[in-house]
Amino acid sequence: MTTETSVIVVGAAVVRADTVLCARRSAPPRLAGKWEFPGGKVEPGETDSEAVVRECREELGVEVAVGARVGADARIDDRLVLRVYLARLLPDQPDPRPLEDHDLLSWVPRGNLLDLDWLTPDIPVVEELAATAW
Ligand SMILES: Nc1nc2c([nH]c(=O)n2[C@H]2C[C@H](O)[C@@H](COP(=O)(O)OP(=O)(O)OP(=O)(O)O)O2)c(=O)[nH]1
Repeated sequence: MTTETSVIVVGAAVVRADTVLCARRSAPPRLAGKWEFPGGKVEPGETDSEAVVRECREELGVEVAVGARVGADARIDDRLVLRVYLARLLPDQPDPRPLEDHDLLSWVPRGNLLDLDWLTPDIPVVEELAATAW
């Protein structure tokens, strides 16, 4: 459940053809090695979409267009809530690069999404994503 004091963490499910760009975390140690959606906390005064665009720029070095939400909000901890959006690369973008927080990026086919070792809050969202038309 989202409360007024919750901070939203946006995740970008960047889709291309039948694949999704998945990112493996490199830090902090308790999260390293787990897979997630590129993203981060929405800053004060920022919309969710603006945060998705900013995080994709900072973490991947690409510009995206933000689409529909995927799945329901997922509680991360007492303070944080995960909210995932579809996104697509704008035309003529470079390949995404792991510029911050990640040591590996992978375009994963829909049918293999659930094979990755995801952060726990992401799992219901990934299940929903795997069943979503995009
Ligand atoms: N980016 C992202 N974070 C996720 C996902 N799933 C999940 O539980 N998290 C958690 C991990 C972190 O505890 C938190 C996001 O923190 P972050 O470090 O990525 O946020 P940020 O970029 O705004 O970082 P900072 O400015 O606070 O350092 O949300 C996900 O799919 N993507």
